[in-house]
Amino acid sequence: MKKILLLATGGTIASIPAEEGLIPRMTAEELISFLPKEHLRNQIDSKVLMTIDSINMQPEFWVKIAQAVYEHYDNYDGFIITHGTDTMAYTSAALSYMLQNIAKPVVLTGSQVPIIRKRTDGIRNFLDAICFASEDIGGVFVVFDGKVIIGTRAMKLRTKSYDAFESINFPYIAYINGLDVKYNKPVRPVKHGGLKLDISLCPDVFLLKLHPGTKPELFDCFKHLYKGVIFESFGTGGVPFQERNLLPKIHELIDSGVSVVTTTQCLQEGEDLGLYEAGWKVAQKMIISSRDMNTEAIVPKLMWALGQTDNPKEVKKIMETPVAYDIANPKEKMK
Ligand SMILES: NC(=O)C[C@H](N)C(=O)O
Repeated sequence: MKKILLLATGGTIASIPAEEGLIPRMTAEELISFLPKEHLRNQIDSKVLMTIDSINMQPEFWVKIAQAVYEHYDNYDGFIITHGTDTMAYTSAALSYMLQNIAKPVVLTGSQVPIIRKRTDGIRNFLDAICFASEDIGGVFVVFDGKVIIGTRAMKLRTKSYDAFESINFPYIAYINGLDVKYNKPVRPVKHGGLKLDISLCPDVFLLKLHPGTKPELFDCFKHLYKGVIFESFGTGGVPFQERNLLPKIHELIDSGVSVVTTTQCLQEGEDLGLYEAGWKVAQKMIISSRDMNTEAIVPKLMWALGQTDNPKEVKKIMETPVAYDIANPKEKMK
């Protein structure tokens, strides 16, 4: 029998209807009480960490979750975090950076329909999470709608459907059907040395989505407020350099010591700054390229990198080094 710790944080799975709409209110014990007893072959202990709609998630709460896993690490075989779906992918990526070298499964799950409702997906997702949290595998994962996604590659694509999440630019790790786990992509065993908790996040990070017509003057306010700025551009990357020319402002920002990361609004295949003049121009300064990472991973990774160092060169090195499968390893690509 495996020992699993459920860390509850709220979300739709734990919500009940109220006058103003759904509100998370259920305790961890109440959530467990919805599971059919015959499926409970493992010991499941529980703890409520917070009871929030995940729209209210904050970097400080990610730290609280990581600390709870670390604190109970030696006493359990696996961990389940029930979480709202809206920001689950940010949390799974944040935990992937903060829980370095983890040799046990940390599984995030939730639901699109509250567990108290008849047509809930919460019971299935919860049971699948228990199943995967009992595997002999290390890492942070999202388990949802029968699929297992590595923590740095999850993205919520659908607001209401059961299949809310996709794995972006990376294969699903496994599929779950009842108690059957079918692996699709092997996960490397962790290096020796034990779990390392790395929680010094710097939340001074801003994410900007460009659009045709973005005003260059906007960039002036960033250097006083943020240490890191991510801009989501178009296609393979680069910035508008004619008419409303953003290049001088972005270069100014970099010269002032802000770590600037580029990414693309396209979900698949990542950016490639070497392909067009627009990308080449922006890459003439010390810009950080996120290649095929998804935004949900770039944001916490930049907070994590800035938490370790103020030196933009070092931030760039940390950001461009693959961690927990977040970026395609160019060497692996060439094979
Ligand atoms: N399905 C959900 O869980 C959505 C909810 N608003 C949350 O993220 O907490």
